[in-house]
Amino acid sequence: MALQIVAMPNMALSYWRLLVPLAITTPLLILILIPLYCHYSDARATRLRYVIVPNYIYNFVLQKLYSRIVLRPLSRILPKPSFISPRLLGTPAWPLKANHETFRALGTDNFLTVSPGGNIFNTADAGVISQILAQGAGFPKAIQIYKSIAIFGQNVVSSDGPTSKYHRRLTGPAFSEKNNRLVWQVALDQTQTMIQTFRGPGGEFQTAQKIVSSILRMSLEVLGRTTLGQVEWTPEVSDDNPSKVSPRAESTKVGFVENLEFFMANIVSIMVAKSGPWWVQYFAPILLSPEKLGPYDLLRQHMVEIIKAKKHAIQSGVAGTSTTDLIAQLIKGHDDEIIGSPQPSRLGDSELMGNLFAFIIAGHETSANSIHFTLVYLAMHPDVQQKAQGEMETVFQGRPASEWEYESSFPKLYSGLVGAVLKEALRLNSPVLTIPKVVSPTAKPLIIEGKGVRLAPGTIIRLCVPSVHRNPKFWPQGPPADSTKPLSSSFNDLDEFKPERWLKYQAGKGNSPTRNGPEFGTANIQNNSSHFTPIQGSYVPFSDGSRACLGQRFAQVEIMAVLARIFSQYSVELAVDEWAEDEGVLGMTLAEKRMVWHKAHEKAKYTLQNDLTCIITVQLNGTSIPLRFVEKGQERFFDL
Ligand code: HEM
Repeated sequence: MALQIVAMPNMALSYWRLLVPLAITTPLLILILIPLYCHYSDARATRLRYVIVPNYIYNFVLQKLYSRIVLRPLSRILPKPSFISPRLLGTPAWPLKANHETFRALGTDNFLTVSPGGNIFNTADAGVISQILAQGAGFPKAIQIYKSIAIFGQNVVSSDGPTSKYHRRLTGPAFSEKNNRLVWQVALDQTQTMIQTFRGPGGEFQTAQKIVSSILRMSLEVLGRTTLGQVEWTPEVSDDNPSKVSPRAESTKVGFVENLEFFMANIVSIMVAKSGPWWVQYFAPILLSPEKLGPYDLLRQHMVEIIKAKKHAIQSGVAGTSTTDLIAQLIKGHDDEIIGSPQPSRLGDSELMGNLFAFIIAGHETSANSIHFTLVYLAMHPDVQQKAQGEMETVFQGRPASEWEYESSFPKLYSGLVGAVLKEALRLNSPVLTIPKVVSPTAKPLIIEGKGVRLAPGTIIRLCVPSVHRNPKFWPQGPPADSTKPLSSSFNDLDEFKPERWLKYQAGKGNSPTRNGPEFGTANIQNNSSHFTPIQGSYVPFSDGSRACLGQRFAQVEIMAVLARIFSQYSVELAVDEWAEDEGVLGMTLAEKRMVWHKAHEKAKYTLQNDLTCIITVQLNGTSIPLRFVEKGQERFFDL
């Protein structure tokens, strides 16, 4: 009896000894090791190279926790990870940090990352990319990754199959040549307005510290006054024309642009809170401050008012339902009363709102960031800037901007050095980091490095844009500017901004032309054949195939107009305020100016290499490269 009394606690103890490890290892096995083993087996079956990484980058919530709890403390104590380390490859933005280096180090342009959450096929191979983009049904858009774009409702960007086809059919006609002409004119005007904001009280130019937010505002105005059908975000100017829609809601007090800025500043929290799993959505309002989530409700309120105002304008006959007016088209797709007959598939309320949001985001951040990087590159390369200015003088012959015709000016600019500048800036800093696709059960095997490879259905594919854009197999290249300090370890100039590479290597020398993206409205614009034509799949800033960017021509026209307006009258320089005062620069010798400019140039180069991030689009990570606009002829650093 006494023995029993002593043995019972011991037995309980040994149960615990068994239970505790079981309780730990069972979920570990079920959630981590078994799926990891299955994914590892799938990866081995492909005979492709693979790297096992600790986490699945497309599990947004776990990814955030992993980067906060594991990566951030680790990166403080461990040395910089190598280009093939699981620590780097477990982060979503690794192609931004590694460019083509990871592929080079692995000795292949195609590899898998294997994790408990799933496998990802990464490619920087033009041949594979073009196979994937050509097989729209076999490799559809990975819409599960776009949940965060659908926080106001399904839309053309976040949907697939018949839904996305319907959304594209409805919204595509808004991107017509008629609209491009308007984009050209509006962008010329808005650029001039933006430039004036960089002047000080005495009219002299000051350093543009927050240039990105000025460009974002300008780009939003261009989008609002063109494709969105005369939405003017700045309300004062719209009173003269009642057909214009100005979203200054009495109820919201904050202007649309300011609200969109708050929204974008808190976008990560908003997206986690609105598109995360149910338990995250449940706890988010408790854990996150109202300042973080408030902009979501305000933006919704604004969009409701924009739609209401447009409906009112249409019903009262002040505005038409022109095919070039995207909001009118969305309303038409939603509302029987306006079109008169029921549509076979109508947009729901949330889809109307979802599309408006998607177009606002897709249509201004991308262009604005491209304009910003293009200006930075031109400021860093005054020689290219001067040549581009010379070309503009030839095109415009001293005529005022009001006489620059879209039909004649745009093709000339786009086919010359100015077009090459944009193409090169998009090659280096494409706003879209990777294009995600998914393997469908009907996908045909891919021919990879000469062999047929069948990827497991459900595998996510990442077309790594910065990597293929720098893949030496597909691009004409020269030696790096400074072979002792090349930007990458590959000893070529593909990390450098050299627009002349588009002009030097003529089309047709062993290169097949790329297919063109948009389905609508680009027929009468000639793609100039004097530019180098990259082989299919090697240059994809706008993607390609059935899900290519709808706003490709819109963006090209807008950016050409912005560059033309700026550089026909002004120059852009790297600001040197950190090292010298304006008065000081005036009294400097050539050698002193060279020294100070070199410092600004080195800092800008460092920032472009190290301080980029991707939050929806590629942008600077909480830092800036200060620029200074100057009247043409007043440049301070062009004679170095
Ligand atoms: C330089 C500027 C731009 C770049 C580099 C760019 C790039 C891209 C890329 C790569 C995609 C495909 C994304 C994916 O499949 O994951 C895309 C899609 C899209 N873009 Fe753009 N874009 C730009 C400007 C614009 C503009 C100005 C608009 C509209 C005004 C626009 C509207 C769209 C839409 C609606 C889609 C979704 C198409 C679909 O899924 O069927 N984009 N863009």
